[in-house]
Amino acid sequence: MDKLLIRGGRSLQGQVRISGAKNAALPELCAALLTAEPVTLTNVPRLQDVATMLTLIRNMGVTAERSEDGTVSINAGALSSPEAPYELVKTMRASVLALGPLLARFGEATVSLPGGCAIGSRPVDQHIKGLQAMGAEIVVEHGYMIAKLPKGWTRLKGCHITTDMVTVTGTENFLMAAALAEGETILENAAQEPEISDLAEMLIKMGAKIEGHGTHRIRIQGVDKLHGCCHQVVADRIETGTFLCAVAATGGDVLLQHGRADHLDAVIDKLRTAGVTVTPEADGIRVQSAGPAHTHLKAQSFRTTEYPGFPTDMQAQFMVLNCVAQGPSKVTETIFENRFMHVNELVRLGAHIQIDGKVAVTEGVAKLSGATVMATDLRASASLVIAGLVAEGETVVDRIYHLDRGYDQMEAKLRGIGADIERVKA
Ligand SMILES: CC(=O)N[C@H]1[C@@H](OP(=O)(O)OP(=O)(O)OC[C@H]2O[C@@H](n3ccc(=O)[nH]c3=O)[C@H](O)[C@@H]2O)O[C@H](CO)[C@@H](O)[C@@H]1O
Ligand SMILES: C=C(OP(=O)(O)O)C(=O)O
Repeated sequence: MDKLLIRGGRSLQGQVRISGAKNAALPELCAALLTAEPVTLTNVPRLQDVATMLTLIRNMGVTAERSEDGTVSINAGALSSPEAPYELVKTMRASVLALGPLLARFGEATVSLPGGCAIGSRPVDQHIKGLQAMGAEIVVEHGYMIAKLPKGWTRLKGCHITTDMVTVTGTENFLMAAALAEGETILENAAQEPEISDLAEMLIKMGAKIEGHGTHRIRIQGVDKLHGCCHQVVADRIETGTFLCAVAATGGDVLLQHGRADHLDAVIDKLRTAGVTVTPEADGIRVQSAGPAHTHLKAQSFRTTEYPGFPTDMQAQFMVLNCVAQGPSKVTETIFENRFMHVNELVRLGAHIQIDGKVAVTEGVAKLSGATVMATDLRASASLVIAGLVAEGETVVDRIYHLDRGYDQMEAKLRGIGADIERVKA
């Protein structure tokens, strides 16, 4: 297993190019299953989840080629099997996104229930309930969701879907299924994340009729057929936010090229209140922090909620900043029931954090000291990297396969702006 070796204490200076969003690229690769015509995605990030998704769709008989510049060309003209086997989906929950498109275009799908996830139980009951409301017959057997259209049906039927809670991939599955369904679908309580809007924009280029994306109520008028398109994956707001927190914590002056400030209002607002200078520029965001966080930044309390609230995927990274800023803060995690696994590792580096249920209370310290720590999930890994950049001495972050799942060459990007960080190959 690869590790990261970080020697902390350097400020960060220069420019970083923000990659395409993992959470947009994954549903968009699945959206290519909705048409027999070629689809080209550009700005696709180079990360493990994308590689897994490419393997998954190739295994269905789809042609998918990726080039060095981040372009992926997909042709789902012929499909040998509408199946997502456990072996291929166990490391990536987003594989559930194959269910809606396969069912909508081929009338059947067999998709493994995603494997267990460290951050919470993450059931997929809402996905199943919504697709059943569109007429799909779905049974869960031997760890698989086996879905098909009722006898005599050629398409799903549009309907009104109100989910019990706001679900990002659930909304994406319904959007893709409804695009090819018969009649109108209305999604109430829809997720509003920028990745949903990006997927909707791609589907509209493919000929889908969608209104209201980016709001809680999305209206989709199903069409008979979708065609090919070329679509650029939106910038990754979580990668952007991770670099914002890294620069804020270490001190420095960095331009995050292609970063979208308009997708990060809640995080940027907290950073500014803490004392960080964040300036939207023509094609990116500039972040300036006058020195190590403890010298001038104030810790900030926040509560994770659905977009446009503070993203759960930024909770761990901002918590590190709180750990090394001045004063107390209270972080409340409302989306996932087990998303504080970075806390014990941060404590091993010298952070002062106490957990009480959904709340983590931190008291800023002047310094962290390097140690060997273990990554437990994707954003926990990112938080440990930021902590390592701040800590005195050497930090080794183990089990970084979690990080590789969702960050495009993180250590190379950090090295490019002055961090002392290297990958130690297993
Ligand atoms: C690939 C992708 O885009 N992943 C993101 C997506 O995950 P994902 O789409 O899996 O997360 P959801 O928005 O669905 O989950 C929100 C909450 O609803 C619950 N729930 C969800 C569906 C369901 O059928 N039943 C159910 O109970 C979940 O357990 C969780 O507590 O949104 C999360 C919340 O912003 C992010 O952290 C993930 O990075
Ligand atoms: C939880 C995340 O991703 P996933 O839904 O793919 O597990 C994440 O991106 O932080």
